[in-house]
Amino acid sequence: MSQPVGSANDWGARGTAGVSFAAALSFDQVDVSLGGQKVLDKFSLALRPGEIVCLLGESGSGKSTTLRVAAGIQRVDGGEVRINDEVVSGRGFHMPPDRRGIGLMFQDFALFPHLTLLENVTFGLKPLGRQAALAQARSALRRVGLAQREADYPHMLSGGQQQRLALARAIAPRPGVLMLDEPFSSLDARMRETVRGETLAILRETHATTIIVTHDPEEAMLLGDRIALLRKGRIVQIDTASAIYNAPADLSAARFFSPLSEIEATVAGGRALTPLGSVPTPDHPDGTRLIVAIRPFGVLEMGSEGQGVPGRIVDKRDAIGIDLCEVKVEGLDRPVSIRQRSDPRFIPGRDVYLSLNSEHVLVFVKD
Ligand SMILES: Nc1ncnc2c1ncn2[C@@H]1O[C@H](COP(=O)(O)OP(=O)(O)OP(=O)(O)O)[C@@H](O)[C@H]1O
Repeated sequence: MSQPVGSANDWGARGTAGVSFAAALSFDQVDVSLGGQKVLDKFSLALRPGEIVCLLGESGSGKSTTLRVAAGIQRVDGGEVRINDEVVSGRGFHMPPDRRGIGLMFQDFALFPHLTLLENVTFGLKPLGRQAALAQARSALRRVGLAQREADYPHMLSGGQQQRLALARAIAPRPGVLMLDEPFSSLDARMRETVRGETLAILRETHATTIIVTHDPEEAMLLGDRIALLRKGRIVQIDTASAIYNAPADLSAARFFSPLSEIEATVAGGRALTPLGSVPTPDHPDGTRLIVAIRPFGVLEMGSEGQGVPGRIVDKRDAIGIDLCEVKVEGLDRPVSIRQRSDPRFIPGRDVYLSLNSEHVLVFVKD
């Protein structure tokens, strides 16, 4: 039999995941304390029906707690959570998880080892009655390409197949809201790419409103309609990936999206002077202490002669087709990092000239 059009590897045909009634989901000033520590601090976030938001933040910033609060596994100490304008947490009320219509998928997949694949998926479908539950479970297994394996047990599957089973189980009840907690972190890099793409296709087909927790900025950029940056239990910035990339709220937000060479400078005459040249800073009065942050991606042009500030390559690593150069410049404590297309002329010890590319220079007030 030929592969269905649009499928990658042995996933099922696109467009066959069941459609849910997408729900609006909002957190309003939610507080959660755990072990005497404030984990969510006046946390507010609103998702439109069908929207995918990626939660990005450092370890311990409260990402998983946010999902647990939405799912009803974690109670709130203050504020409200609403699904379609109905309060599900808050005002002294706590709707139990099984009445919220939220699908969950965890990093470790949390599959039932003693149940077959089909039983794993029908588990959450019991209220439908046996026949309808079986039909819906089989349809979900088919969509993730595991229809032929329904009688097998989870330990008989590869890591990637276990991820698909977990996804099938999460979407089978056709939840209006889905919470995915680092759904790809246990997969190797090569497999992650296909699985990400197929998972995104399935999320779009189901129309479920989705929060995806990730540590990986690239993943957030690929998957999210918007990205929410979380720090110490609060959202510091929420926007599209390109908006955050181009105008990060602060230096920490910028560091999430790319490595930076950071140079301290003071504003004088409307410009910040650095050993790499001066940068216009019209929004900052003279005397302001700044951090000039320089992205390495095409940030600096490296010429073997001529214009720019002189420097010397002190280290070079080869990625495929890309050189990662560390360039020492007089007046800077640390070398500047530069990525550029591979060029065998650039080797450690080589003298070069650098020029700033203003598109990739960000300026922040020093704390
Ligand atoms: N049951 C608990 N009791 C006490 N503290 C807890 C409990 N659960 C979580 N915490 C603490 O709450 C903070 C936030 O945890 P959470 O799991 O939400 O963070 P996260 O952003 O998902 O982190 P990670 O990326 O490491 O998974 C952490 O400091 C964690 O140690």
